[in-house]
Amino acid sequence: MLILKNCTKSFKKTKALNDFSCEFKHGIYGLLGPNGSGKTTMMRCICGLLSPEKGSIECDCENIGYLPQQFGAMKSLTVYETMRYFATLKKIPKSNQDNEIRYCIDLVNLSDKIKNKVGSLSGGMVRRLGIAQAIMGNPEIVLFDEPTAGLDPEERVRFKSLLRKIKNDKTIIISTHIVSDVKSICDEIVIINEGRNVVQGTCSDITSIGNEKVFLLDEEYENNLEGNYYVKDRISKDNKNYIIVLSSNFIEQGVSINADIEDGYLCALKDI
Ligand SMILES: Nc1ncnc2c1ncn2[C@@H]1O[C@H](COP(=O)(O)OP(=O)(O)OP(=O)(O)O)[C@@H](O)[C@H]1O
Repeated sequence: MLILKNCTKSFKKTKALNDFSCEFKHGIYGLLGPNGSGKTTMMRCICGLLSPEKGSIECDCENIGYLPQQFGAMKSLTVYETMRYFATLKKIPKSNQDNEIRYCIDLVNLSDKIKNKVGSLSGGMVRRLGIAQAIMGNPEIVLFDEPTAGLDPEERVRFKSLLRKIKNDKTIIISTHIVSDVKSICDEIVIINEGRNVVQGTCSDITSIGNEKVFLLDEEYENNLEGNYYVKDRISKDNKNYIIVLSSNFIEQGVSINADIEDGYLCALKDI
């Protein structure tokens, strides 16, 4: 169990976290929010790299695994040596280190690179090495800051199955602004904006925020739109231009379409 209560963390005048509260049980949580909304700051506070000036963080576990947004490893070390370094930092007993390292490296599909220098790896491979060090030692809480950034489609799928394999009895938090990344893997989603917890719920809870608020509309009616609305997309079909609009008002000239999770997320963010 991990509980953040009324946490505020400021950098000069910027409140990166602003009275943020959230409760995480076991399961996979997607932390969704736009750039600069406070996701990284929240993760850094949970693992103790930053201290909130107000509020508290309660956690009943000893081990936290963390993949930072910018995972840097020494280029001159091999994959195995890097993992050995992290295993020592994590105080994994020497006798278990080799097994742990090989197990985690295999989970991220880097076994054939185990003797290669980090400097010779591609960006996506370094990311996977970062994921491997985060899960090593079987931590009860794992924080992944944009884990799928730079991963090819096959490796994104592999990451999802890795999550399913390791999720038992863990709290896993995945920060991202890619909505499609979270919908198939997360038990619950937390939407953060300007350092605040906007809403928390299952994927269907979040999707339902957009219900009856999504319309396909001929672009020529755009100037007539009133109230709180947001043009989510522009599409062309049969030489005509259309917009997809999220609107709290019913749009008579438009065709109502089913909301997906991204619509719900945008409605929550834009207060539609
Ligand atoms: N070390 C720092 N010094 C000054 N300002 C910071 C620092 N770290 C974060 N901030 C500011 O705090 C706010 C939240 O930043 P944070 O990195 O937590 O957002 P984020 O949601 O992770 O963004 P992104 O999706 O772009 O990674 C931003 O306005 C950012 O500029």
